[in-house]
Amino acid sequence: MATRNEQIRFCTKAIQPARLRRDVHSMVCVVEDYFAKWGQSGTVDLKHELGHLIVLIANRCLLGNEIKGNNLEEVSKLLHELFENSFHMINLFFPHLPIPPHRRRNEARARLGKILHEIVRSRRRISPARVMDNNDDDEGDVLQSFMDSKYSDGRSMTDSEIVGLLIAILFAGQHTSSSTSTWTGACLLSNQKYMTAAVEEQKKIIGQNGEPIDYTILAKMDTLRCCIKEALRLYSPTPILLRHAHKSFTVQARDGMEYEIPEGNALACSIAVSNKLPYIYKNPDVYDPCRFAPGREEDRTGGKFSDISFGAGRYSCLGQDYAFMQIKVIWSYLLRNFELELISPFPELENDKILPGPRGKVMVTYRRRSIVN
Ligand code: HEM
Repeated sequence: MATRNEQIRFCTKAIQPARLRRDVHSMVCVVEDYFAKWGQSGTVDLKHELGHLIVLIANRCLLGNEIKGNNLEEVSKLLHELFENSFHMINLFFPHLPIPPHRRRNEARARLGKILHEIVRSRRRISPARVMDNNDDDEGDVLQSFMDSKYSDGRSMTDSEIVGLLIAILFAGQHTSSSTSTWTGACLLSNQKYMTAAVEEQKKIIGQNGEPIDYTILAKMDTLRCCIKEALRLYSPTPILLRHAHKSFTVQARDGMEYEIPEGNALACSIAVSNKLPYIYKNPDVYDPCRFAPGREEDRTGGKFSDISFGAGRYSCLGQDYAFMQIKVIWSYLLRNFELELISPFPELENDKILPGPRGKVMVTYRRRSIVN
C-alpha cells in the first residue's frame, strides 16, 4: 500500500498542472500535423481517427516522442488490443480464464512492455547528457519524471515499475479520452443548436486572440468545455468506481436509511446512474450542455459528489485537466477547419463492457473550411 501511495504521488507529480501549459503546445502541434494529412474532403471513422490521435498526443506529451516509425503504429494497435480484450464482464470476474481474449490481452501487454522497456533503457543511456543540457523539451515528459522519482527510502523506481506505471497512465488516458472525444463529436454533429454555439465561440475567441491557440485561449472556451462535459455525463467511459472497505462504516442514504458497510467488502458506485439522477440533472437523458453554464451549474447542486465523471476523493482522476485540454485542442481545431457530417446512425453505448465506448464505427464526412479569416 505504501508503495502504491508513493507511486500515485509520482503520477501526480508527473501529470502536474504546471506541465500542462507546455503540453498544450505539443498537443496543438500533433493535432495540426495529424489533420494536415486529411484531404480537402473525405469520409473517415471518427472513432478510429481520434483514438489514433490520442496515442500520438500521449507519445509526444508522456513519452517525449520516443516511440518512432513502425513502433508507433504497433503501440497504437497493441493498446487497442489490450482494451478490446480487457473490458468485458468476463475479464472482471474471471481475469485468468484461459480463453482467447485473455491470451490476446496478455500477449499485447507483454509486447507493449517490451517496447516500453527498450525506451526506458535507451533513455537511461542518454539521460545524464539530457539533464546536463537542461533541455526542457527532452527532460520534461512523464517518462523522465518517473525516472527521476525517488521513494521515501531514496530508492529509484525499477525499469519494470516505470513500465508498469507508463502502461497504467496510457491505459487510464487512452480509452477515456478517445471515447469522450468521439462522443463529443457524435453529440455535436447530432445537435445543430450546440454545434452552432460551439462554432460561434471559436469565431469569437480566435477573432479576439488570433492563432496559434495556447493554454490561455483554450481556457476561455467555456461552451466547448460544457459540450465535452455533457457528452461525458451521458456516456461515461468509466461507469463504475470500485472501493475496498478497510474498516466497517455506516452511510446514510438520501431517504434517511442507514447502511452498514462491513470491513473487507467491495463497494461499487455507478457513475452512469449518478450522472443521470433526476434531482440533480434536469431532463437527465437530454444532451443539454447549458446545464453546466453559469446560472444553472447543475453539477454543483448536490454538493461535491454531484459530478463524479472523474471519480472523487483521494483517488480521483489525475489527468482531468490534461484530458479536457487535449479534447479541446482536437475539437477546437476540427470546428475551425472542417465542416463535418455524421453519416452513420448515432452510436450505441457498449453497455456489455466494463469500460464502454461508442459501438462500431462512427462515420463522418468532412470538407475543409476556415471560419476565421
Ligand atoms: C475523459 C477522460 C478521462 C476520464 C473520464 C477519466 C476518469 C477517471 C476515473 C473515473 C478515475 C477513477 C477515480 C476513482 O476511482 O475515484 C480515474 C483515475 C485515474 N486517471 Fe483518469 N480519466 C480520464 C483521463 C485521464 C488521463 C488523460 C490521464 C493521464 C494522462 C488519467 C490518469 C488517471 C490516473 C493516473 C488515475 C488513477 C488515480 C488514482 O488511483 O489515484 N486519466 N480517471
